[in-house]
Amino acid sequence: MQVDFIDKRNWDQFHSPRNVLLALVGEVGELAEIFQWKGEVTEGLPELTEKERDHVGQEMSDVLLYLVDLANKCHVDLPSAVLAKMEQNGRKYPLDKAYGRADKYTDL
Ligand SMILES: Nc1ccn([C@H]2C[C@H](O)[C@@H](COP(=O)(O)OP(=O)(O)OP(=O)(O)O)O2)c(=O)n1
Repeated sequence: MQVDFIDKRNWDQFHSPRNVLLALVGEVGELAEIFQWKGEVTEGLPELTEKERDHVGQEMSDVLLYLVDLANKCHVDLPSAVLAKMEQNGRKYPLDKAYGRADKYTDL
């Protein structure tokens, strides 16, 4: 879908890995900006307005779209990489050591 969007606009020439990474970081910044100076917010974001919550979804979408684009440009199979990473996380943070603790695995 994103590949088709880019192809139809003849934008592939601009979407080098570096450029897409910079675009991704920019969108993460835009997402962070919504939370900026607000103080702590809780699950479901009841402290934000409806418009702000909608904006959060939009910026998250931009981040995801650029991340998927970046994975393609880097020839990373993202679904496989995510599954492998989750397995690695499970090994680094075994239940018996990590349960109820937020410490880094090196400090468990
Ligand atoms: N060269 C580009 C420009 C845009 N997009 C797509 C990916 C993002 O989903 C979205 C980003 O568009 P904008 O740069 O206009 O950013 P915003 O949508 O965040 O707009 P604004 O900066 O006004 O909030 O469009 C893209 O793939 N390649």
